[in-house]
Amino acid sequence: MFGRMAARVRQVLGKPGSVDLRPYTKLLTSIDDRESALLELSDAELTAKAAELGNAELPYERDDLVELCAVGREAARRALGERPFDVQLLGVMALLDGHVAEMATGEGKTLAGALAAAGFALRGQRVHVISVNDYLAHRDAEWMAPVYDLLGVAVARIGQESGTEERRAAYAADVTYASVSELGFDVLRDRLATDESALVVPEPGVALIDEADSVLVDEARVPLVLAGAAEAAESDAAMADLVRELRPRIHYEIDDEGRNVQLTDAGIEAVEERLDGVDLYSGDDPGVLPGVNLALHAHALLERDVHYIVREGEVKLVNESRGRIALLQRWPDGLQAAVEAKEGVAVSETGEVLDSITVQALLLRYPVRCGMTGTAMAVADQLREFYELEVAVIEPNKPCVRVDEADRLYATPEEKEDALVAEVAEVHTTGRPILIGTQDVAESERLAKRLAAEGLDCAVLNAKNDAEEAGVIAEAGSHGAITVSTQMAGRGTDIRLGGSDMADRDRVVEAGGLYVMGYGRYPSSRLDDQLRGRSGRQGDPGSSRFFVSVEDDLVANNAPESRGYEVTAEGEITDSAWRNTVDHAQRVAEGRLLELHRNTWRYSKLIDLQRGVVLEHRENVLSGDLADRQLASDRPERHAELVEEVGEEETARAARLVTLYHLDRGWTDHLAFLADLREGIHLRFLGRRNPLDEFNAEAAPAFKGFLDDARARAAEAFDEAPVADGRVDVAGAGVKRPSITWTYMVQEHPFSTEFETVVGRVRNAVSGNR
Ligand SMILES: Nc1ncnc2c1ncn2[C@@H]1O[C@H](COP(=O)(O)OP(=O)(O)OP(=O)(O)O)[C@@H](O)[C@H]1O
Repeated sequence: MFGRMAARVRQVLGKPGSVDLRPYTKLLTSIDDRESALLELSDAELTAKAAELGNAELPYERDDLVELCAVGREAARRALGERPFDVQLLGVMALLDGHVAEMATGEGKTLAGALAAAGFALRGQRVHVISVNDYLAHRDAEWMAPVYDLLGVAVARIGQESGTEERRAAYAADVTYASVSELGFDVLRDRLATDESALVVPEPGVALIDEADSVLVDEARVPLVLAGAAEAAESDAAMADLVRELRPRIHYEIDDEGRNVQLTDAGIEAVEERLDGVDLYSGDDPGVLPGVNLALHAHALLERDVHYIVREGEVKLVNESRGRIALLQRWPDGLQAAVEAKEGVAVSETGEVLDSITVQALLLRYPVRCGMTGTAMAVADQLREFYELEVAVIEPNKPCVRVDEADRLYATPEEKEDALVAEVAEVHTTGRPILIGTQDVAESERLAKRLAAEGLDCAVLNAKNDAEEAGVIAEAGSHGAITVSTQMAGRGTDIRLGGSDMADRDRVVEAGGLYVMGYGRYPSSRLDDQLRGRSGRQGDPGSSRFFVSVEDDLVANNAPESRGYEVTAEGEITDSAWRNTVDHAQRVAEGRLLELHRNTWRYSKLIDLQRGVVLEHRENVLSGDLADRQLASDRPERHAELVEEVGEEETARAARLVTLYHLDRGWTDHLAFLADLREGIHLRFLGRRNPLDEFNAEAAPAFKGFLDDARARAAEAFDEAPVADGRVDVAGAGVKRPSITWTYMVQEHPFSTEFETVVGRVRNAVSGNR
């Protein structure tokens, strides 16, 4: 009796630490009551009803919120033939209040997000619906377009291939769908604009983030980088040969997580000897130590076919977690050349970092943020700490009946694999579809080969394109299907039982629904849940089970204390204490990731402040006559001379270009200085003082006088600028903007080795200023 009572209280109040849904639930009846009247309206009348909601400001008052949900529901019913469930409307209301709505897989987040986006847009907000990749942005914008149409809201989308005009037009729509990286790269490219009319991204309004935990937490630290071409890098084949001779643990040490590599004393000695007695740390040959570090990083931390592949004589990066190959991406300069030297392929053009922005900083630009995901509660604290977001847990439309079985635990990876393959073989005979989640691409491929050798054909989601993958995953629920995939975030496609057309549904339901198997636990329970969540959508039957070995990296690195165990003949560990050890290892890994997140954030704070100063100044130069006024005051004679010769307008143009150039040049140099500083601090202070304090102590004074210096250099350039054909020749005054720019994403780790492993993605090289 008491138990049932407690359960009811919990149901009403929702999960502890989550948003109270009662104010929303109360409105559901009123929303239903509006339905019959709205059914009578013509499409045009429905659109007019939506427009009426635009007569007030945010937030929505009770009656307007009821009306918005009712009109939205009717629009979706007409446009898609899908009448939004109550739980979807609860999601809409939570989003409009600026929360992260936790809704399970297959609950229809895309539609809930679209109705919320329309709700914001009707109240005059500019909304960016942010997805994890281009494919989803494209798909969702097209899919939801008829709903937006009926609501009188203009929708557009941006993809990697979009040109400048197309982007500008898409940003002018009420609601714009784009991937987080495209948005970030546009913001970065705008920072190079030399004319106001070249700007593309408008003032940020509302960010509605799909897969919110992936974007806001997993990718938060990832800086999006804009680089520009400088001189071509030199191939350092000799250095690559040198480090090839070094032995792990004797000459260098790799940290537990494979993020850093460092020479040991024996390594330093060996390198110095090979380089004819150079003293690596004396500072006499400043280029040598970074060269060795880069070559060693390329040699010891970056593994061919895991981090990159070599195809057609080129090194191509692989996004580790998602297993995609990127088209035109590269490591930060230096490291790319080092990997190319390691592989003996031609060295490509190098570049310098012009500016960067972390995903977190990008999203914090938006005054209003909200999002949706299947797995938010596990990171509720981080969402609050970093983004001031609360989680609203929305129960599923139909209760989830998936059975999550206890892990099967083995001594060695070989025994784990044997057991998993045996289980696949057995279950496959029943026709039950199987989805296997792996840690990375290499693992997927190895496993697929093994399965094929056993006569078990499977589809592998790897380095193909997102659209193709969506097609494959959509069929993962077919009778007898076996699908192998890396992490599930961003796959974004519903797995329907019996295939995408559900033709075979009954047979698959009979067999037990989708069976999800994990080939090892992920570094966070949230990633495990994302995989499990692929099964059991909308009340479907299904189950999940993870296969774990105590030698898996997760366990070995995070719970290293060894303890005895007993195994069965198949190598299975049945000791329940070991199960706790696996959970413990995962919690330790989660804690480490959080610390890394915090650390990166603290570290980037000062740089962000400095960047803010530069950008504000830049904005004033770009949109006003600040540069002209400054030069008229710093070089009155030269200024008057030029006005006389080429006129006021042309003089002002030249002043602007010269000033912007020196601001940007100064910032690029400052960023390079900060990168060096960070590296230097890592080497000098490792383990002795707090590197963050040390970094801040040196980075702050280095920025002092930044704007004055840029102004002084601009004045000098102004002096020297030649005049030709009635125009000031700014190039003649040394203004040389990068002829080519490109963008990429890096996984950064402050105070580690010079460059971190890149989880880069494809980005287009853009010529000229844009
Ligand atoms: N109210 C509804 N009635 C019927 N079908 C619906 C409704 N809402 C959504 N759907 C369907 O449910 C499926 C899943 O929707 P959607 O892909 O948006 O789910 P999701 O919550 O985003 O899941 P994921 O976690 O996989 O991204 C789609 O095929 C969609 O057409």
